[in-house]
Amino acid sequence: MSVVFVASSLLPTPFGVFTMHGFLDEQTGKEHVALTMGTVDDDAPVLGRLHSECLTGDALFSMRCDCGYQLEAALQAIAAEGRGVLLYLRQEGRGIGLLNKIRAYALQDEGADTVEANERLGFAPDMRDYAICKPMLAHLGIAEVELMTNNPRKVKALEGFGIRVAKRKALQIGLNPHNRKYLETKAGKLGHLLGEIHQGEAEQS
Ligand SMILES: Nc1nc2c(ncn2[C@@H]2O[C@H](COP(=O)(O)OP(=O)(O)OP(=O)(O)O)[C@@H](O)[C@H]2O)c(=O)[nH]1
Ligand SMILES: [Zn+2]
Repeated sequence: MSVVFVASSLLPTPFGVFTMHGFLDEQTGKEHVALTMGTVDDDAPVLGRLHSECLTGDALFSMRCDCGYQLEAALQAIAAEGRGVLLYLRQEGRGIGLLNKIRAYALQDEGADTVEANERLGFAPDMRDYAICKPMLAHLGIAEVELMTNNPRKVKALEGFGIRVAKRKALQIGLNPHNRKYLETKAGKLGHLLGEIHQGEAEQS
């Protein structure tokens, strides 16, 4: 794994001032980012999130998924604790890239679900490899996290390369009529732990 640290700077946000650490994957040319707040290399479990890039949800306000809502909620949670880490991983479209994600969305517009769409395009449902996180967390001095996710694969992946996951914290937010089917497919076919949110949010709305 050839992910190397390149530079750090401050990153002021509406939620607080983070430190941004830039990394380069020399094999793929992908540029990954970690945002940290507070002291994270002191051996106590760090509130953390692995966030896979979603240009449409994170930057373009898409309601087809829950990514933008989760990104904001994770940064807010870290700011509220005054300590934490968010790895922003350039794994657009669960690893198939933006243009293929648009192709997959086109198939979904015609009725396919998110898994079927990937498969029709010749991809596995989820192509992400979390090994890039290992050198990033090592650089930051983080060995144990409380992970904000509904995705058990992320927990398994971290534990697989020696990062302790002291706790999984559900990150269930942003359910709307446009992403209900997407979230149901994630729960039904990809193993995401989302059951309660659907009930909870449906009852509230
Ligand atoms: N291929 C494909 N990717 C999608 C689709 N909708 C969203 N994505 C991508 O799915 C990924 C979602 O990332 P995350 O929110 O970090 O991961 P997650 O597996 O949902 O897990 P948690 O949010 O941690 O519970 C991003 O890379 C999105 O670009 C889709 O319909 N097809
Ligand atoms: Zn998204």
